[in-house]
Amino acid sequence: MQYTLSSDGKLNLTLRITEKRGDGYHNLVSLFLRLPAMESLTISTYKDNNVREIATTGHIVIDGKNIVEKTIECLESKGWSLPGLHVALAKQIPPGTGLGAGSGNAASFLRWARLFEGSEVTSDILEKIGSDVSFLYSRSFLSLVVGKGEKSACRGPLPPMQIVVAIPGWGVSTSLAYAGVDAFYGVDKGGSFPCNEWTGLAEVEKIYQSLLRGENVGFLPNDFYPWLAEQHPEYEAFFNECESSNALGYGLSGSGSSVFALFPANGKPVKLSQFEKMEWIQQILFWSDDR
Ligand SMILES: C[C@@](CO)(OP(=O)(O)O)[C@H](O)COP(=O)(O)OP(=O)(O)OC[C@H]1O[C@@H](n2ccc(N)nc2=O)[C@H](O)[C@@H]1O
Ligand SMILES: Nc1ncnc2c1ncn2[C@@H]1O[C@H](COP(=O)(O)OP(=O)(O)O)[C@@H](O)[C@H]1O
Repeated sequence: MQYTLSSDGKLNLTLRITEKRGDGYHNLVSLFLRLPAMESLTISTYKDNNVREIATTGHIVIDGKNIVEKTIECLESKGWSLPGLHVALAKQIPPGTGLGAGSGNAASFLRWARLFEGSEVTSDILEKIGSDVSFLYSRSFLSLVVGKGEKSACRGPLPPMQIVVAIPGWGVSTSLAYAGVDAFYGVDKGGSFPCNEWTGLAEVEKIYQSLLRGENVGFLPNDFYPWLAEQHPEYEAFFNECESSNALGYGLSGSGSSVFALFPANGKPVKLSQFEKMEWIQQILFWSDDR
């Protein structure tokens, strides 16, 4: 039997790193927005459970263990008995873009596995696979996420928006980015990140309320940005263009490398050709939420 499912991604509309934890992970305060159906998965089941293949279609190659393979191994270590499987991932988004495409592939596979087996996916499984998997596995469209990514509270929807995501030619490794910001803010030498959990929560609430009212919020805070901007001054031109096109808000997603801009759905149509002159942009994703 063959099953075809869509696989979502995410934007971090805001992202504050509030502290480095004893286990090396970082606590965050981040407003996550779902990017629906960015990629898709085709799962074929076989009676012979020796069949186990994860393949990607298209030009994107995943180095190292595929997160879907990690997900299958995690489920099996928890006693799930899955059938023979061939999983074809129609990848559209390169890794290292801060859009959580890989985490979305894992979440999508878990949704299928839950229904196939009729078993619940527990929070320890989600956390073991990756910090962003919990949000992507949830049903939420918009969530305030804290902890290392595992604690999320659903927030009511924002007014309809047009969302533009620009993917540059470079990628950013998440673990190198966390090491980079630790050094940038000097957190291993007594320094600290710009916000603690309380100031981060107050800030995100203010931004959320402004977006709810349809007000322009300009550049959205992301603690990875000052570190990444030193290596990629190209981002500034994108943000200047967003500001002059009257975007509601714009910023960097996750640890990079993608940048995004939000425009009101009922405003002037976004002129995508304005981004053509930025040759460092390799791919533009666009969603128009016309509810
Ligand atoms: C930065 C964020 C923001 O949403 O997203 P991306 O930019 O990667 O999409 C996340 O925190 C990325 O989460 P995710 O991509 O799932 O990372 P994981 O696989 O759990 O962890 C990869 C590595 O990142 C570091 N890590 C991850 C999450 C976290 N809260 N603190 C960390 O320090 C750890 O060094 C870990 O070994
Ligand atoms: N199916 C997959 N799709 C994308 N990345 C994957 C996948 N499997 C494993 N990875 C690894 O996960 C990391 C990127 O994960 P992803 O959730 O897409 O994050 P990002 O938001 O940083 O692009 C990369 O190190 C990549 O090699």
